[in-house]
Formats: sequence, C-alpha cells, structure tokens
Amino acid sequence: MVNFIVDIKNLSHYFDKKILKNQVLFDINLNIQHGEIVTMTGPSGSGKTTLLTLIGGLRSVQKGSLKFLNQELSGASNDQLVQVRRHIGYIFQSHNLLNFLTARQNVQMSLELDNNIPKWEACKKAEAMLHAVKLGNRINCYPSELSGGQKQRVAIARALVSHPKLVLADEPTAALDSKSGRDIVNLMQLLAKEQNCAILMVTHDHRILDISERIIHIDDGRIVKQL
Ligand SMILES: Nc1ncnc2c1ncn2[C@@H]1O[C@H](COP(=O)(O)OP(=O)(O)OP(=O)(O)O)[C@@H](O)[C@H]1O
Repeated sequence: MVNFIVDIKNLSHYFDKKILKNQVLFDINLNIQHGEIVTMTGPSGSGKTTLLTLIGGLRSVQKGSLKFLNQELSGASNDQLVQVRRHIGYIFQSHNLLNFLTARQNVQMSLELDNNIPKWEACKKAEAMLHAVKLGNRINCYPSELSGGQKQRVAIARALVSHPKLVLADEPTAALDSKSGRDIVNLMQLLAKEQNCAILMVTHDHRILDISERIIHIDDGRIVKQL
C-alpha cells in the first residue's frame, strides 16, 4: 500500500456569504507522495490558495476527508493543527521576512518556535541552511540589504531548516525576474530531493513547470486536469 503524505477525498469548501453559502472547492480528490513535486495551476479565484491553506492546516476542513501523514484533519483540534504545521514549510509570493531580524535570525526563529532545541544549535543549523542557499556571505544582513531573489532564498532556508515533510509554495517566483525565479525553483528542487520533502507549488509561471513531476489544473473549484 502506498503511504501518501497528503490524501484528500471528496473535499469541498465554502465561504459564508450572509445568506447563501459560496462553494469554492468541489469534491477534490488528490494524493501526494513523499518527496513528490506537484504544481498546481489555474485561473485567479479558482480555489488554489484555499486548497493550499486547507492542506497546510491553516483552515478547518468542513466537508470530506483530508489526511496529512495518515492523520485526519477533518474535526482536528487547534492543537492537532499546530502539530501538523510543524511538518510543513511555507513559502509565499512575497518572502514575509521580519525586517527587524537578520537573515540568520529569520531562519533561526522558525526552529526556535517549533522545537525545543538550544539556541546555539538553532543558530548553527540556520547558518548551515543559509550556506546551502548560497547566502553564506549574507548571514548577518537585514532584509532591506538583500535583493528580491536573496530574500526569497532566505524564505526557502526558513521553510526547509526544520526538515519538513511538505513544502507549500504559493507563487514563490511571482516577484522575481526569470533568472532569479529559475534559480529559486532549482534550489527548492535540490533541497527538497536531498531531504525527501514533497513540494506543492502554485504557479502561473510556465517557465518553471518543468521541475514538476505532476501538474494539476484547477478551475472553478474543481480539478479538471492532471498531467
Ligand atoms: N476569506 C474569504 N472569504 C470569502 N471568500 C473568499 C475568501 N478567500 C477566498 N475567497 C473566495 O474563494 C474563491 C477562491 O479563492 P482563492 O484565493 O482560493 O483562489 P486562487 O485560485 O488562489 O486565486 P489567485 O490565483 O487569484 O490567488 C474566490 O472566489 C475568492 O473570492
């Protein structure tokens, strides 16, 4: 039996409008295997981010089944969702770094929040990860001293430093020129393969689709094509 990292069956989701419910996801069925790189595409408003945030334990499952590492998230408590999030790295369109922290402190913070590891060890791991994303010479810089591509590399280091089982990336190259965008996805691919970490990435950027092992197209809240 294949052991999926994400196993979704008949997942639907609604946003409340005052009287009528607004259904934005319809009967989604989707599996993701360990270490697999999956890309999700689709028009604006089709439900991609909603699906990503449900998988990431950032929203409660309303209808259907969503299992992360065999744990059912439908009906899960807040504490259980917090546990789930510890296995997931998030990379957003804009890097979301804290401007008053250096590159190292930004990466280190994600370790210190989630684990009971000593400060010196978190510091060592954060520095090693910044070397891995080729920012060894920028460790003590603040975000304002870094280019867009460098900031996004810090965000990748932050997402991967705790060795998550899954990285959810919402348009990680949107703010970058094509060369930096390509470098960023190559780096995500390399680091994820080294750590056997799966990636689910939303992108409109056709130039980076080649790193995916599977492409899912979502339209009007439905998966309409899987390649
Ligand atoms: N918090 C919310 N409250 C009400 N409706 C919402 C909310 N968030 C999203 N929606 C609606 O849900 C639908 C899906 O939105 P979602 O953000 O998932 O789409 P998307 O495919 O990620 O779009 P984009 O590519 O523009 O980011 C849209 O119709 C949107 O208006």
